[in-house]
Amino acid sequence: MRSTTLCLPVQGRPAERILLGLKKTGFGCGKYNGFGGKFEEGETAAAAAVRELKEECGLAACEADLEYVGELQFVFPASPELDHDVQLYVVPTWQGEPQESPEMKPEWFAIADIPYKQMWADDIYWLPAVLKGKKISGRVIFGENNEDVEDITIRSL
Ligand SMILES: COc1nc(N)nc2c1ncn2[C@H]1C[C@H](O)[C@@H](COP(=O)(O)OP(=O)(O)OP(=O)(O)O)O1
Repeated sequence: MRSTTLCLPVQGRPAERILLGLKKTGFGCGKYNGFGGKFEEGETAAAAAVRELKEECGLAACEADLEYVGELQFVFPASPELDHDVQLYVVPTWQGEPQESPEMKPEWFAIADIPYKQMWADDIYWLPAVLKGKKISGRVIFGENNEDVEDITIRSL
């Protein structure tokens, strides 16, 4: 299973606003999501998260700025080559301003206005808990269309 990261920049604790990006290319194109991607060879999860955050939306964080909030496994029985896990980080501090990149168009959302219908279908099951300060671990099994959630297990750490 390949490994990825997902960074969730927030303002306020508990979070009042979250920076999401509209994915413009590749896996998840057309959905809002946090910022992240695959590890490069020899990279730690935290180093990959810092690099992807900068590449995708221009925010400069250091590893000490990241708060590890858990891990999810995504399983796609109809397309096993898509299986991956994701290391999740909330990012409450950084330097710089959000900037559009070739991959993502960043946009701030109030927590009450998070566009779950335009996001991966799993997000509504775990993101609210993470934004309230919880750490989670979970496994999501997607349906035949690789979009709908067939089964999901989320537990608090
Ligand atoms: C399937 O459900 C998912 N839900 C959520 N919330 N986030 C997901 C899901 N699947 C993947 N992600 C995240 C994990 C990563 O942050 C990105 C995917 O990264 P990508 O495959 O685009 O990796 P990159 O290294 O950026 O890709 P390139 O090969 O284009 O450089 O989405």
